[in-house]
Amino acid sequence: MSLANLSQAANAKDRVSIFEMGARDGLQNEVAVPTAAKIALIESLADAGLKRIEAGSFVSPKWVPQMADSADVLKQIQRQSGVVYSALTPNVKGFELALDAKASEVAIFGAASQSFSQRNINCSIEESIERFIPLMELAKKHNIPVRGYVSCVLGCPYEGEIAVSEVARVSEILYKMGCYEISLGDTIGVGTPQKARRMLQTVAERVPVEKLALHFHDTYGQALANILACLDLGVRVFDSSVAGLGGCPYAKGASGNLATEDLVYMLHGMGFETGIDLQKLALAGQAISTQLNRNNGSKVATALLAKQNNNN
Ligand SMILES: CC(C)(COP(=O)([O-])OP(=O)([O-])OC[C@H]1O[C@@H](n2cnc3c(N)ncnc32)[C@H](O)[C@@H]1OP(=O)([O-])[O-])[C@@H](O)C(=O)NCCC(=O)NCCSC(=O)C[C@@](C)(O)CC(=O)[O-]
Repeated sequence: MSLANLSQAANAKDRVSIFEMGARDGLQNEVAVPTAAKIALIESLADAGLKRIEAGSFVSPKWVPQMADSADVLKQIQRQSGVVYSALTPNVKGFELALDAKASEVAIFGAASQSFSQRNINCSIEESIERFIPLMELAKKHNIPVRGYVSCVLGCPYEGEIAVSEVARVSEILYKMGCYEISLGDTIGVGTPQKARRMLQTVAERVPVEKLALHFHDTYGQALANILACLDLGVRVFDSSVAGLGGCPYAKGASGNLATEDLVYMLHGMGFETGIDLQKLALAGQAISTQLNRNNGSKVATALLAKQNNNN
């Protein structure tokens, strides 16, 4: 991106929408997090101004035991009006459980890599699409919005490079099936800015850019740079995870999503509006990091909280 484009993006004064992943993508890799701690996290994220929160997933408890209490989480949280509480659903069984738990919306998750699809949801890309069809029909019947994820858009832990044409193909299929938004996942965080930009441009030829979101894991520390490189293409929805929590159980070694605090700090610095109170968000991230006995993965939160401690 040229400097002129960058300043254009910075002057846009657009509102950016952040989809908070901490309670799902973040905690799906952590063992034995008490249900009460998940609920406290979600409630504190909503208090900090997040309007889109992925609260859990209805997947096989044998595959991902960490998410087995998602129904309890969704049923027990104090909901705020105007906040969407979402859940992952790989099949009809998951959708029915999400419906019963009153998820505001659900997400189906596919991949641009056959090997990842097989390892993550135990079927090929084509079989996954077949499984999604009845789920989409049920969602339509119940008026539940469905988001779509495509994993491995910038690389696969099993296959390495993935063709961007395949990313675009799968994205278009999910969009045409009725997903209101497609989230493009750099599952293992290997992307770099030009590659991310090229991938987004290619997908945007088949799915309108305003229907696309970016979901970048920060394994190689490139996520913010990748987002910056994509902003002037018009994308305005980003997935991130408070305190940089997380990873995927089927992408060993991959770290969490980009920390929400770091994303918000950059966007506010560029003049974008997010509706998020950064101070409250940093405290929410610190609370769950303390609960998990791990270092806070957000540089911004670490700096803000250290400054605050020094001032006290
Ligand atoms: C998809 C399946 C279920 C297929 O798993 P399967 O074994 O092929 O499914 P099955 O239909 O043969 O069922 C096997 C057992 O699972 C049960 N089952 C079946 N479905 C459900 C369900 N929905 N909820 C609860 N239980 C379920 C079913 O009832 C049965 O139970 P049993 O008879 O053995 O007692 C399995 O592979 C699975 O659960 N995978 C989970 C994968 C996962 O959660 N991965 C992490 C999330 S994806 C991600 O992190 C990437 C993302 C989205 O963030 C974007 C990015 O970063 O790239």
